[in-house]
Amino acid sequence: MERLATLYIDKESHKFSAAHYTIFSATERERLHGHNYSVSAMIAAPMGDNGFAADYNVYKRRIKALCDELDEYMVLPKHSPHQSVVEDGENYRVVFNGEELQFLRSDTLLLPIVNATVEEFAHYLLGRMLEESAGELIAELQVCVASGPGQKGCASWSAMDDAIA
Ligand SMILES: Nc1nc2c(c(=O)[nH]1)N=C([C@H](O)[C@H](O)COP(=O)(O)OP(=O)(O)OP(=O)(O)O)CN2
Repeated sequence: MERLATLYIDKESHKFSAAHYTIFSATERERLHGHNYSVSAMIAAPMGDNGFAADYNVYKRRIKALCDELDEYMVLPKHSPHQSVVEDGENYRVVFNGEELQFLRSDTLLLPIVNATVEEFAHYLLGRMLEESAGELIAELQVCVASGPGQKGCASWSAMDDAIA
């Protein structure tokens, strides 16, 4: 029976600072603010006959690179059902509940997410990690994003998901 091992990566350096606001409904959102987000991951992989599951340095590098991509931006969701985002010269023009907000495009990341929440960030980063891990022997992958101590959202994938899909 193949032995599985679970690797946990939760490094102090796996963090990004971002501005955002969470949209709660078509008419309610919080004010613009920021967080120092931290990213952690769990990788379950078969150990093989060498007692070695996967080189966690590979995953450390991937997580750090993704954190660097997101660091020091205003993050806007591209797919929110409650707000529009259009390019307007050097700005993004955002309309939410009849009010207009403008953000410099060079300061802003427009991510393929529905809301700027920890759970949406976790799913986005999980998708990116799965893309980068394509073809590797992984049984499960989980990515968690914390917006501060004691509050995080996680997204998970299992090879079983694909097998039974
Ligand atoms: N399911 C979710 N709920 C909420 C999210 C989220 O991402 N997913 N995010 C927010 C707010 O953006 C965020 O929580 C506001 O900041 P706050 O909680 O006040 O952050 P702090 O680090 O200051 O936490 P304290 O408890 O105040 O120390 C709301 N809901």
